[in-house]
Amino acid sequence: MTTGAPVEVRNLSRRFGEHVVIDGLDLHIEPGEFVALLGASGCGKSTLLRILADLDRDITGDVSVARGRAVGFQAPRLMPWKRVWRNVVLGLPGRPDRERAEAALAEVGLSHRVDVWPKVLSGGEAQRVALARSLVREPDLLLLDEPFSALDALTRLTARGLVDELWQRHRCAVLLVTHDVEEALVLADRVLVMDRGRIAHDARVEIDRPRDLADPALVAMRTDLLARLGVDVKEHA
Ligand SMILES: Nc1ncnc2c1ncn2[C@@H]1O[C@H](COP(=O)(O)OP(=O)(O)OP(=O)(O)O)[C@@H](O)[C@H]1O
Repeated sequence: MTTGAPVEVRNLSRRFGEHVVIDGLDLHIEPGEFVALLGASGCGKSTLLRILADLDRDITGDVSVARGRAVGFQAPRLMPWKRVWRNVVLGLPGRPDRERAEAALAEVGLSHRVDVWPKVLSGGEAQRVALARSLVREPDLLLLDEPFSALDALTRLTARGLVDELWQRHRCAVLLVTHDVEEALVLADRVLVMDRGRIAHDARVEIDRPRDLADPALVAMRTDLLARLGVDVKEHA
């Protein structure tokens, strides 16, 4: 199936034995669109991302994904025996291009970390190196599986701001899996909720950026999304 959209999924199913995790799921993502995916733990978000990343082909249904895609996971997975800049261009065809790595590292604010070993990086820095590694591939689609979840609250806010900034500049399509409703509402054009193996809810966030979480329209969306996720909103007010 070729449609030109970064993601076009129809009637996708994935089961593990008797356990049907994805059950006739449809998903369309436009070029340059930022989509956040929420859902209860174990509902199949990571499974969907792995399928879109072509790491899992044991499926039924139609899946079409942009050829230029990059994947960022919760753990950055840097090679400890390669310096930071070599990690950034690892796997690209041709000779390792230091200049390209330096440019990508500058974009994520890590010009001073070009030559260090991954082990000296903080968690937030490692995550930014992983982001640089994704960007250097100039992807049409960036798949992010809870990239900020292991970071402390402050670093998380900085990383979130950086993703926002990079997305505004590069305008690749993004599918971000997150547990954080506010993160989804600050960053995304559309927020999806996955339930029982499908996209159960698809909400467009028609609010200008940068977004203020105190904006009444965002507060209302937050309340609605939390309710859909089964969270008691009064307890989280
Ligand atoms: N390789 C596997 N073998 C068997 N079951 C699996 C496998 N991978 C995932 N599952 C099951 O599929 C379901 C969905 O898992 P998945 O990791 O996609 O959920 P998730 O929504 O990403 O969860 P979380 O938010 O907790 O990360 C779970 O019940 C999980 O146990």
